[in-house]
Amino acid sequence: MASLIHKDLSTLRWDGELPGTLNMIDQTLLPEQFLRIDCNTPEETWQAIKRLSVRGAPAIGVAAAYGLILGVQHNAHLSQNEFLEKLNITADYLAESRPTAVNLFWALDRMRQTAATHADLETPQLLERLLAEARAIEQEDQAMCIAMGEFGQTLLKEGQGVLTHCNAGALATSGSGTALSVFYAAARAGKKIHVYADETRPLLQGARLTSWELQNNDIEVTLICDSMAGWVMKEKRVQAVITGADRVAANGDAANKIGTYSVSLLAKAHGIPFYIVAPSSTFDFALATGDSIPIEQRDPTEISHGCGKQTAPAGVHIYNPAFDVTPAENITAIVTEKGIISPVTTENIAAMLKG
Ligand SMILES: CSC[C@H]1O[C@H](OP(=O)(O)O)[C@H](O)[C@@H]1O
Repeated sequence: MASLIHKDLSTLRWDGELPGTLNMIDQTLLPEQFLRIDCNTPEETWQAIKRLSVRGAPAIGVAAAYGLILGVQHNAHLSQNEFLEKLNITADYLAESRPTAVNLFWALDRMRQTAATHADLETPQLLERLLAEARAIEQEDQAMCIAMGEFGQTLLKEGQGVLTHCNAGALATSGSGTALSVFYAAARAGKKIHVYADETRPLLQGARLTSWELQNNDIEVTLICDSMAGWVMKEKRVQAVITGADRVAANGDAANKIGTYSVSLLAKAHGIPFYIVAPSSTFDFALATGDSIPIEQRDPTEISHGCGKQTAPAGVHIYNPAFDVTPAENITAIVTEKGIISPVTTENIAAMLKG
């Protein structure tokens, strides 16, 4: 299967050795313009995450790990204590970019832990070790994407219609995606799947990114308005729903793009299985349930001035949560890189991921 994305053009990558550059596709410009940009500082990385040039929980984590390297790669002359202080200040800064995707904090904490574990190294060697850890986070993400795709495709049958919400594809990871990786794996297995992509207001990740990504990877896709999800289920066009996630609590409650919760209720009402695909790096075992997942509130102009055109009166009150939380009882199964969790319970999640 010829692929434009995860074969030839990675969503993000570290260019060079040390010093290096974080290079990424600027997803705010897709699908009209394909442009790669360089981030040379943690500040540029912070901005790229905030404005969704790079987006999607796993991709945000990988970007933050490399953004941390950008922040300390010119400080190898510092003493170990000064270097570690600069590292932690930079990690604290990057952690402020977006609050919901736990991969951001997971990746930064893993880098902090690596520094603490190797504090015996001279600073130049410690810097090299940190770059190796960021590369490991990226490579593990790529491997997890493939594994999730292979497990997930066993849930699909030839000829099915599957609805997805937002973009949980190669553009949301450093590999082939989470939810969309299932479609790529199904295609490799010879299964023809037709994807119904919700446009996903207000930032239209489904319209701008998922339909573009699937088109470029030879997967049949039909774009629909978010409000059409129930009707395509009623018309029996859809036999399953697959989405990604930004944070999964210990009991399986899952935060994902706003609108996912509604889709899960529609799926339940139509007796359609609702699957979430998420790597272990998206699980937050510190949270017992989804009630504690922080929900990002974004700029109201994303709603009133979507795509640059004013579509609401000046001064109208606007509520713009970027995510919602789907309760575990609405989720048929969670596909991880270690296997499929069903039923979705605290015990089954722990057995799969902590066992
Ligand atoms: C594989 S994580 C993808 C996940 O991230 C998206 O949010 P955003 O575009 O705001 O980063 C959305 O929730 C996707 O399901």
